[in-house]
Amino acid sequence: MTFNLNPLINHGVRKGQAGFQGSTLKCLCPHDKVEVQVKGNVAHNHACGCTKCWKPEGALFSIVGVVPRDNDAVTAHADKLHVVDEKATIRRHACRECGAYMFGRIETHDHPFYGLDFIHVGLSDDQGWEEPRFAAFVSSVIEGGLAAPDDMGAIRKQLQALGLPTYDCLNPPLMDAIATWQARKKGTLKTEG
Ligand SMILES: N[C@@H](CCC(=O)N[C@@H](CSCO)C(=O)NCC(=O)O)C(=O)O
Ligand SMILES: [Zn+2]
Ligand SMILES: [Zn+2]
Repeated sequence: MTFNLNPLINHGVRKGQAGFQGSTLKCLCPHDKVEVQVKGNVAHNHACGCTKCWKPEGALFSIVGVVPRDNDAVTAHADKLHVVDEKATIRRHACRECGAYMFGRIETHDHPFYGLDFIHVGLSDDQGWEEPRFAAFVSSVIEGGLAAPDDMGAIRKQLQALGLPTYDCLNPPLMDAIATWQARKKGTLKTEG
């Protein structure tokens, strides 16, 4: 059985283009689209199975990455945006009409990822974006009611065959960055040697 992971990766992972300068994200409304202009490329792009990230209809995973918060701006129909869950760390701004999540912002200064916005490059027509490089929160597709526990082996295999290592949290570089931030805050950061 082949799973609908996400339309962006179902038929292979397309590599990004070096020097890609960013593009415009557009919501899925047939007209009066919400538009978000993004300067520069996305970073840490990944497939996310978590219950909070936006997934296209029928897909098991979101494709989500980050940009510095000053690099994205709503340029059309901002009035259609609302925050999906005010209590979530990532305040995801979605189009009220079509449901697409246009950007997610961390407003808590005291957070390891403060300063970054979460975006979905699948909402852009352009193809130069950094490719997804890993799959995070894979087990969450069970929590979200999207997959049966018995399907997880096959789902992980399909992701790995695409070259995406699978994790049930973020990938090691991001987990290390979070732990480093925590250690610095607690005063326990150990330096080399
Ligand atoms: N089991 C939970 C975990 C969700 C989770 O922690 N998601 C991460 C990554 S989202 C992008 O990769 C997170 O930082 N969430 C904070 C937030 O969503 O506000 C689940 O699946 O819901
Ligand atoms: Zn819309
Ligand atoms: Zn997520």
